[in-house]
Amino acid sequence: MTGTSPATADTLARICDDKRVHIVACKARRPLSTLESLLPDAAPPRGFRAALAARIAAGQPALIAEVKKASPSKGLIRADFDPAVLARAYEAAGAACLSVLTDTPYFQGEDAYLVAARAATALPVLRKDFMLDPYQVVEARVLGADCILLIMAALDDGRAAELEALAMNLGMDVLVEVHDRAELDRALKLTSPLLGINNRNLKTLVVDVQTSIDLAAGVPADRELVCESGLDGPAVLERMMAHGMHRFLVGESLMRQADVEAATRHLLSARAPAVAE
Ligand SMILES: O=C(O)c1ccccc1NCC(=O)[C@H](O)[C@H](O)COP(=O)(O)O
Repeated sequence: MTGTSPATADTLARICDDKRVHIVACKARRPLSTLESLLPDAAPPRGFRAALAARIAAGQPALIAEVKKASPSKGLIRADFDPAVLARAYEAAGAACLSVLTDTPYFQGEDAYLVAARAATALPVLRKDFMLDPYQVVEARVLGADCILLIMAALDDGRAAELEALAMNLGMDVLVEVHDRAELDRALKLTSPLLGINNRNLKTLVVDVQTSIDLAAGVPADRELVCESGLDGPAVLERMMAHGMHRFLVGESLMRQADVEAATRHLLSARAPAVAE
């Protein structure tokens, strides 16, 4: 176990309740029809899955590097926070993709951080937020997102399929996230191959990297696994690679380093162990 937090309340449920209120306010300020009229001017999608696949084909770990200022479990993570500077450091160090938190109340994120990080690099960008409504999917594309996150613990099957189809129709990739076997079974009914296993329980905020190892064993070979959360150095990446995981989503451990570029290079020095003959 790499982190704990008091399990006094269901954090994910709280975040989603507040997000629903936020979405109503966004729709009142800028109706969906207005948002849709902006789609033709959105930057063309950069291939998120393809960027990950290219790193793996080159024999490297494929890193989704997260631009994360704060979190519900840890509070403020990085005080000198400049999304463009951080994104450039990640790109220079060899990250395949970026993840940018856009939720404000819980992560001190901003939509503008996604726009700034994407403009500063050539990397594809995941909009890291709690996607509950088609409005947010259209908004993600208007902002320039190349991929969205669907958290199975926050969605019923019908809504997950609806949001996935909309995102794909808009040219984005979809990272479907699970934390347990029941969510994995539901996720496998969706079509996106990109499947994240979050080592963080979003209800209790407890992190345990064993979660990925346990769940990965039951994932069909046609899914592209992403190991998420609690990854704090090359040794843990190598442990995950030994279990067939080569895509990684990492935030806090990199955000806490003064030299983000050097820390990212060090993380990416991880290599898959040689397979015994
Ligand atoms: O990070 C949190 O505390 C958190 C709380 C509630 C919902 C989601 C949360 N984080 C999202 C993520 O899972 C991570 O930002 C991402 O996987 C990177 O994790 P880490 O490397 O541990 O920062």
